[in-house]
Amino acid sequence: MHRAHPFHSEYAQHLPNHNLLRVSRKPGDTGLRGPVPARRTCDLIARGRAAPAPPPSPPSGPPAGSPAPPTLPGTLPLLEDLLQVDLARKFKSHHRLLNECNSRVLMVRYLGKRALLVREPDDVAAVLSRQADNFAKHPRQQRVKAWLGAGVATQADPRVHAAQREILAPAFRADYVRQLDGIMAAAAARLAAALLACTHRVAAAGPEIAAARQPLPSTLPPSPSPSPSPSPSPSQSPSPSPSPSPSPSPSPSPSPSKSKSKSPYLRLDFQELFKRHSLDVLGLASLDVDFGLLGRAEPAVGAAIGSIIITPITAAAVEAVSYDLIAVLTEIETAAIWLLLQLPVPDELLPGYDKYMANIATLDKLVYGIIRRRRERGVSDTDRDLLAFLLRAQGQGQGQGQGQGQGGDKGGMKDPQTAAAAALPTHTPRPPVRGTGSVADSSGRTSLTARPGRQIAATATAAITAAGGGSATANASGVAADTAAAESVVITDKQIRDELVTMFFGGTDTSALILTITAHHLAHHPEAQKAARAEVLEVLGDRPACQLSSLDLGRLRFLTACLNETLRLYPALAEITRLAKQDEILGGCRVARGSTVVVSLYSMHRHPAIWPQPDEWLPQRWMSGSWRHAYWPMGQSADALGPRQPNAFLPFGVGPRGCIGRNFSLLNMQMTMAAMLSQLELVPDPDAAGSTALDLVQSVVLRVKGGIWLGVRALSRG
Ligand code: HEM
Repeated sequence: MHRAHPFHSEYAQHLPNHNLLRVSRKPGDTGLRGPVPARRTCDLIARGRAAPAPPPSPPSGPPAGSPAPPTLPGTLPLLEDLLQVDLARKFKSHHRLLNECNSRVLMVRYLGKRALLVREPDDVAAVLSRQADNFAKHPRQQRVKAWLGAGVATQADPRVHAAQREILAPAFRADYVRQLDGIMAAAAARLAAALLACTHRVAAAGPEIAAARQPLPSTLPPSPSPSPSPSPSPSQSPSPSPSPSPSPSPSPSPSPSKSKSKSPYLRLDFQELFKRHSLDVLGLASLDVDFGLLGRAEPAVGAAIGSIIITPITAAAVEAVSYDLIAVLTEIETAAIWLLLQLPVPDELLPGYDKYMANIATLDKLVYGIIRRRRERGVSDTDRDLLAFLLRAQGQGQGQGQGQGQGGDKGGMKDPQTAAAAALPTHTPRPPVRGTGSVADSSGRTSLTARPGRQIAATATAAITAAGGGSATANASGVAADTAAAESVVITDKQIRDELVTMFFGGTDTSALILTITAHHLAHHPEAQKAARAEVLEVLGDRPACQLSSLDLGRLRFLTACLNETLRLYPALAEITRLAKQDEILGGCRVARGSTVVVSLYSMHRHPAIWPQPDEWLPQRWMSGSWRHAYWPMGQSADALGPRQPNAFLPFGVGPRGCIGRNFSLLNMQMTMAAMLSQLELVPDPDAAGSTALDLVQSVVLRVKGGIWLGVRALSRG
């Protein structure tokens, strides 16, 4: 019986592994519309046979006879396949085209650009993992360098990437992340308590609140004091200011009849709520700062209720800022989409570019301020946040930590071996480290003076070798510029900034999307919500949610199944783009060097030949064997609904660039949902017209257009 954790990507391997079902078609029918020239038809696909797995070490060129990938017929001049896709929802169009064409891979062409769509588990594994060295991170990421810099997610040089990853990875290891459970449980309990307090205020205010409903402003006024009273009264709430820009969601019209007939509820855009919560958690657990962003979330129940008031958690509050960090990040991402489109237009002429740069300057100021203050506070060997980790690696935190009995040189300069070893907490085995000298760097973009950084040579990464005489110099990005001679990562303040901003981006919208959509489905499937809650309450016993520990999470099987099912249907990174570094074979077709390859996780997760009822949210498909338990006795189980092929579930990617924050985000999502379910009931938006469809659009990460509005109310016991 399979005992793997249900979140493991490998889990799918252990589910009933029936033979791959293939969509039936007539012999010779490629599924492509219109006549397809024979030379364009993927021969193996046309005959309905699985293509052989690509060889482990591909030849330098495609073997003679490998066909070119199939393309769509009827292409228009210039526009080519452009009219076949919805640009805002490309991931959906690609999935539809792959289904319609019934081919294993498909080449789409827009305005002279070519992209090979890939979704078969074997091809996905080849691109992301098995032959990862032959598929580079797509250079389009360079276009957003001002934002993400040379953080681990955008680093194109595989050797520098490996070194960066090696420095960061221990902070994201499962055993290390598990120790953040107290922080995450406290943050989750804080969220639930804040919502509960709001629902009580709604109940106290009575039905008249319906008349005062207001939309959520896109940019909110600064939150009140960072240390609000634990039991706020309505008079403490700041009066909501009018929205300075159009609301992201339609304003609900008051419906007094509904508010009279139902018990009071709080109506919220959960996407916005969970975005704020996810960034708060990241701040608390990774930076030891409390952004207090929930304090700015405004429930759409009217002036009488005000913003969600939060109680502070024991972490340094960020100094008062006059802007809303979430709005700043959202605006950066919105402008970045234009840059990532790779249009042949100078950056400055793209929409929102000036604002993009101004917002990046604001973000930089905040992040450098956090780094500076953290250094001033000192970093001890036992501090577990990511920032402490990076500062220890830089070799500067130690000097500050003297007062805490950790030793360290007065000037913050250490020999590199000590500096790198110091990055690891004391209980972790210390890897051997080779130093290559120190390089000073200053980003020049902030008033901060960057202190001398350290080059921490990769420790166990064979790819990073001492380049004889190749002296790496730090460029503006803080990473060794000479990639050929790159032998080390320079841990400068700029590099720390880049890694932190990368985490802000990678760790917020992704987790928020999964939490939001899971809440949506639980609200619309009351029986599933009941089952998940019963499980949570049994695991908690008489403990409050803030005492949930990582040890409890293995018992939250149904809740985990719900999150898994959301991760399957809505992988936050719906598509992953790579560039073929050499001629390759994928899906039995030849792929020329320099081709763009788009791995569609979205399409693999909804592959009709792999997943029964592929578009349905059915958490029970994750409950096989011993996982089936009393809370969900009804319906079909994994035996009927599980995947028909192994490795078809990869929401966090796989291989050397797979998600580094997976353990972090899983812990956070489980803690958050458990705390919410233990005290609150989720109900469909009582003001919605009854439609449950989610309009997902492709930002950098998927997002639901207009947000997800749901009702929430205090759980009535008994
Ligand atoms: C539900 C939550 C999440 C999902 C679905 C998700 C998904 C992914 C995927 C698919 C990749 C691979 C991208 C590629 O191959 O190019 C990735 C990479 C990454 N993720 Fe996540 N992620 C999540 C949460 C997080 C969190 C919480 C963090 C940070 C705290 C994070 C940080 C990163 C970073 C830094 C990378 C780049 C890794 C590298 O290139 O080495 N992610 N994520």
